[in-house]
Amino acid sequence: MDNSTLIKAAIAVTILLLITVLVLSFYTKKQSRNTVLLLGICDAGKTSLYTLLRFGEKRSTVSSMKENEGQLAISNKTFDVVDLPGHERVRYRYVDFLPVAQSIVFVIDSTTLNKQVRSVAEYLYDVLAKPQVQKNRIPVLVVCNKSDMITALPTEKIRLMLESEINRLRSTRTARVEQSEEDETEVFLGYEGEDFKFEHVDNELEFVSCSVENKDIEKVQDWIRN
Ligand SMILES: Nc1nc2c(ncn2[C@@H]2O[C@H](COP(=O)(O)OP(=O)(O)OP(=O)(O)O)[C@@H](O)[C@H]2O)c(=O)[nH]1
Ligand SMILES: [Mg+2]
Repeated sequence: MDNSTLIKAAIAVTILLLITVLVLSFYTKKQSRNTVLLLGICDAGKTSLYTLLRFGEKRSTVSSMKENEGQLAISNKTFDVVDLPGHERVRYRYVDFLPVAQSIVFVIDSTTLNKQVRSVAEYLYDVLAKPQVQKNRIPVLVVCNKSDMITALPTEKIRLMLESEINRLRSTRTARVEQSEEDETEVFLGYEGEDFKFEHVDNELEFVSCSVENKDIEKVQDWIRN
């Protein structure tokens, strides 16, 4: 074989390799970000919402210790959906699913937020400040569930309560981050020197109310679909 044949063969092999890599990366990218994560503390209504989204019906639930996974069809589009348990010992395992997360639906019980604002804010803070959530600009929908109850707080009030709680948490958490800066585990949320506001977060972030009990989840379905 002369030199020019060798060069031609090398070029052909390189081009083939490049095409394979491109096709594979396109395919895996498309495949890998198709999952909607349902997060939130215990009793928020994640499994109830998951069941209603997937099967169009309400079923009685027990507190989850393991995630539920399945497919969801909303007007001709299919999504993978994962309902993660809210128990405090396992709720942070959601990070394992971030590589495949297309969006995050963060569920809150609007009737108990007065008592639980600290744990809800801690969890939401953790999610929003994750470098992977920030880098990939994963959209987050905060769902204020149980709006059928007379004791449910209005969405705007919930937003303000969480803003001020996250603001409080931020000062303590930032101090902790500065101690261990080399392994960046969380990003600073919002603007330095300014009170925290959800609008300071770069991700698409929205609040809606819903009631799984009354099968009133249209806003959630619309958001997931778009
Ligand atoms: N009134 C009312 N109750 C609801 C609603 N959605 C869920 N619930 C009730 O809230 C309780 C908790 O619901 P789950 O779906 O099991 O809560 P979860 O978020 O999956 O809780 P964990 O699995 O412990 O993390 C159940 O008794 C549900 O029937 C709602 O829209 N309105
Ligand atoms: Mg559950």
